[in-house]
Amino acid sequence: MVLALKIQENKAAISEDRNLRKPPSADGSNCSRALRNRGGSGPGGQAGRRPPMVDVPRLTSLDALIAVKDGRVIQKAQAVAPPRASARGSGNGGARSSAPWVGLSGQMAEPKRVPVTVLTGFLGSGKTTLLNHILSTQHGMKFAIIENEFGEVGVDEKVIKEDSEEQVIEVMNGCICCTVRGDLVKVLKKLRSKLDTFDGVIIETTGMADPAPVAQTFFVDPEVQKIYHLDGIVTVVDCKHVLAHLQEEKPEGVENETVEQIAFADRIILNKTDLVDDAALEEVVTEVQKVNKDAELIKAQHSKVDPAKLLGINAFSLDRVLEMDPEFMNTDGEHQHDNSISSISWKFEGELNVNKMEMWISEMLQTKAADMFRYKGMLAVKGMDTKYLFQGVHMLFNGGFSEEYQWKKGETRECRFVFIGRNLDKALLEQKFMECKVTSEARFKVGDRVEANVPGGWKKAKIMRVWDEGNPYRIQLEDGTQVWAPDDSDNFVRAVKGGYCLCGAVAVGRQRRRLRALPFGISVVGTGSAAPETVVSNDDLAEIVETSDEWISQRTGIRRRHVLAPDESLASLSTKAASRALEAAKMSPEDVDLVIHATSTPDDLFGSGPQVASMLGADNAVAFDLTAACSGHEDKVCMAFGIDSDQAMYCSLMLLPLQKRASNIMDFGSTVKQKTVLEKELHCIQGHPTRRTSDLAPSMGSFAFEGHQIRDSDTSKQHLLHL
Ligand SMILES: Nc1nc2c(ncn2[C@@H]2O[C@H](COP(=O)(O)OP(=O)(O)OP(=O)(O)O)[C@@H](O)[C@H]2O)c(=O)[nH]1
Repeated sequence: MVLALKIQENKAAISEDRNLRKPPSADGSNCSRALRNRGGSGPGGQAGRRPPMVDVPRLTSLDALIAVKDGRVIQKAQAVAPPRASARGSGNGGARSSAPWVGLSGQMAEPKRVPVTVLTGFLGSGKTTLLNHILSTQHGMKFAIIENEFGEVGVDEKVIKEDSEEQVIEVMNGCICCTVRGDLVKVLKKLRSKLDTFDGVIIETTGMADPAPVAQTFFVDPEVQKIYHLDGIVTVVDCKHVLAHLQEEKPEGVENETVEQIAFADRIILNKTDLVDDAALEEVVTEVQKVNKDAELIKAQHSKVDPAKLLGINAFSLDRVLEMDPEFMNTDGEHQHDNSISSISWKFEGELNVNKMEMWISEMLQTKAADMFRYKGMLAVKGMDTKYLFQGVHMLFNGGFSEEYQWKKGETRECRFVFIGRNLDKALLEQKFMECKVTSEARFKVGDRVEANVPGGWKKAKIMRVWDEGNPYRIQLEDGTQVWAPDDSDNFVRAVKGGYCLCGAVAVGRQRRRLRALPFGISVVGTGSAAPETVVSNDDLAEIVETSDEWISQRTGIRRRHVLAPDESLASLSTKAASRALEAAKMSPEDVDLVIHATSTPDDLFGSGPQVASMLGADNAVAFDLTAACSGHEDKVCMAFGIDSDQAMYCSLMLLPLQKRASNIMDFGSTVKQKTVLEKELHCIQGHPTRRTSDLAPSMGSFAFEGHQIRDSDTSKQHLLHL
């Protein structure tokens, strides 16, 4: 019963205060108490130590609203305003530790409570840049940083200068003004145990945050209020984009964050003045002052502002805020964000190709820049020890490797990325982002001959380095020029259309079927064949020897045979077939890398491969013979692919002249009857102007092959063995 009554009292106090429109001005009494409290560690106070926290209830109009301890109202509403500016500047405490912020502005602030600065401003305006500037400025102070990001994955926490590790950094993901506002109180309380280790707290809000609820936190929670005081709200404005955001029409009941951020500011940094001309800057000043005429405006580039102008200024004025927003203290008040604006973020362990990502972003911005409020990432780029920081605001984006951000030994390389914008297509963005991840080995290795797509068309080149300066390849053109390939794709670098020339043996029936089942990545791109024009039929033979077409064909199936002319050879026939295969593949002989001439009937004992290569004009090719009777064909295919797979990379054309049956001599020489035929045929041949058995005239078949990325040599070989 008693408790209920007390609560009612408290509620009454709240409603009483809600009716307040403008609390009376400060009477100064609090200020003098504040100065007294600092006495022990004022000028001449002990350096390096914070003054002891004196638990003296300090009542403001707001204290009175919530001053309930252990369920007991200890103060009813009193219209006592917080200390005003008049209380400031009454002397420097001397030593840095004598009072928070002293040493920055030279002004005295609240002695026993830790000052808090809320750093706000729309997405991409330059808040983190400012924070880093503050942290890297020599002022001898230490801060607890509360970093708040919209999405689940944060980037800013990674961007805060690494040399500022002595700072206490707390990260809150979610919107600080709504979803994680309760967490802010928890974080602030948690920091209590470390109060001695820092001189102030800086809260960087998300660019979508309304600073009012954040500021409210310092007046509605008694414990927080006892430890901290809100020193000021600093709003960073992006001069390039602020007008568009100020003028944006929002749906009914939805607040315009940019307006809120400017309205509640105690200091407004007009940042990015380098991106606007004088007239535009003038317009920005006019429009900003329409929203907030009280806050001091500071023009800046890259947020370079003297920290003394921003910290320890004791500038937050509850009077002004309540005058502007009588509902400021209404903790039940809901504010509504624009639901069409959302955030999407990812992180993955691994590395990406940053060129690919930049190309994708550039392309996307052609149509979506207006809706892309903010995108940023901290990326592990393949082949780089330095972290890559990527930043974008609408159409403007940049990124680079910074010596400041190194991957430390043992640190997990990961990529994190955030998009904030209107009507985001989350699935598409994620898909595109993930496509930038490097998931496979480079297709080429150092020394491989390739073709590079450079201005002027495809040029012959050689791989000099793999994953060099964040690029898949460094390539040297034939004229000595070196270029980088931004992506490991056929759009930029492809295999030389060179390959193997395989000559000889038989490719009929079963073997042809097997050829269709070539290993992954290899395809026949051209075939060619050739046969001597001179034809000797069985009837022709019958005129020379005692035989007949019926007799021969019944026993051998042969009705006619092609015979080489005196000026022809196996090599010339192979060359003819090979040229036709190249023609079909639209390749030139210089593109051929290797000629394997496989036949059991070479022009001479030592083979004709080099001769074929020479006659073909395959001047870049190595050539040799592979002689294994009629199975030479299979061997040469295996050999070619085997070489290929051993090299782990193959992207070229393979030219494969195949010899049809050289004659039936070898195939049918074992039976008596056939021996008779053989003898007759031999006799016939011997009577023919050509002199050698090889002149029996094979017809030639040629296949041109093109292959890509045969990596797994075992698998390739298995395939090949089945050929
Ligand atoms: N041209 C130019 N670029 C700036 C300036 N200040 C900051 N930037 C760039 O603007 C981008 C955004 O800066 P941040 O400091 O990350 O902005 P932010 O307000 O922290 O962004 P959010 O955390 O997403 O809200 C970065 O690429 C900065 O380098 C400036 O004065 N001029």
